[in-house]
Amino acid sequence: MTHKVLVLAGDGIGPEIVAEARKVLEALRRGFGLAVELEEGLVGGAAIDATGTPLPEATLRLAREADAVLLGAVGGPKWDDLPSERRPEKGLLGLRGGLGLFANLRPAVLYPELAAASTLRAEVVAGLDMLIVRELTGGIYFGEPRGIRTRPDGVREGVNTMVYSEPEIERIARVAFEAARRRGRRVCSVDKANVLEVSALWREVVTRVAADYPDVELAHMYVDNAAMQLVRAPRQFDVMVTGNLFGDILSDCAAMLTGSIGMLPSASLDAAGKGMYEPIHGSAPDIAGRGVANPLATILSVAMMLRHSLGEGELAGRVEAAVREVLAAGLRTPDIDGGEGTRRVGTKEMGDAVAAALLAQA
Ligand SMILES: NC(=O)C1=CN([C@@H]2O[C@H](COP(=O)(O)OP(=O)(O)OC[C@H]3O[C@@H](n4cnc5c(N)ncnc54)[C@H](O)[C@@H]3O)[C@@H](O)[C@H]2O)C=CC1
Ligand SMILES: CC(C)CC(=O)C(=O)O
Ligand SMILES: [Mg+2]
Repeated sequence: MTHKVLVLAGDGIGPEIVAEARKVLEALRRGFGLAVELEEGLVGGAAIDATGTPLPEATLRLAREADAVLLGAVGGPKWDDLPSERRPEKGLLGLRGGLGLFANLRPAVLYPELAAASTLRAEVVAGLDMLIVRELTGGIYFGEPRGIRTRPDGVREGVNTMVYSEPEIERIARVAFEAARRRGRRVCSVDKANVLEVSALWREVVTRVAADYPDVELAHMYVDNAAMQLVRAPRQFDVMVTGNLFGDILSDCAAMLTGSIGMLPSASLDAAGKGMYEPIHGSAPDIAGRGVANPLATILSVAMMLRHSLGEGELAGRVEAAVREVLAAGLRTPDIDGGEGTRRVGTKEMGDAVAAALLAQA
């Protein structure tokens, strides 16, 4: 069966890193007979420029028809002054919401070769292997009411609403507990239940769901403490489950434990396992067009796509092994600069090296 993948390169470094991910898919096709058909679509600023909207109907339709979506990143200064409904980021949110991709898996794994690239001491991050399960289609990014309004006294105010229903909390909690069963059997639920009612309900529901998983240990942590604990002693975490906003922030923080935000992939899944795959970082306008962006987060997102949506777990393992191999060989984009024994490469050279390592396995 031929797998249909929709590729949405997006903006900034998006097209650069996605080009390298495509090389990896091509290597899998040539070396291992992966039957994959790629279709291209527009999202974000690129879609605004071409069609006037960040998420054209055609893109959503192609995404629904595909077996999986591979996305680069969206956004950039060119579109920053647009009203929020027409910004590139709305295209991404529209895809996540429109496809029902409520479960965002963000694994933060330290490759031993990158211990020196982390800003934390090697002994603090050595062996780090945690999974952030972020709720992706609810919470404050989607809640109503929202907007900027003018009060009767003429003062303007900005409003967003953090809202979670019991079913929304329950289904993401189940994803976290199921994932924990396949790993270290520990879940830490992160909230702000000491202040927010939405978090009090979150905590209550997660605790109730935990009763169905007696073999998994549950802990709760306030989000401010979680941010601190992530940099103090990150290996205490196995699976962390949290809402949309907290997960967005904490996963950027966790990324840096692994050496660079350019290393963290993600899978965004619906109830049936259909998914969209993207690096956790953004469009990095500060380095776009310079050929220096790290493509590994996107390449590792391809591995997640193979495993979670395409039923190609063995090939996923091969991609991850190829990434480990190029890191062991000392190749480093500037964000993971490793000093002695390493060689600085650009985006293309890194992608070529991973593709070559894959073909060498064939
Ligand atoms: N999923 C998405 O498409 C996301 C889009 N954005 C958008 O991206 C734009 C830039 O946002 P920022 O806050 O600057 O976040 P960002 O993640 O794009 O960049 C933050 C910093 O990390 C660096 N960086 C990111 N990815 C890298 C990579 N692969 N290799 C090397 N360095 C990398 C950047 O150069 C920058 O210094 C904004 O328009 C924002 O809305 C932000 C986050 C996620
Ligand atoms: C740009 C936002 C819509 C998303 C974001 O920062 C993320 O998903 O990590
Ligand atoms: Mg983010």
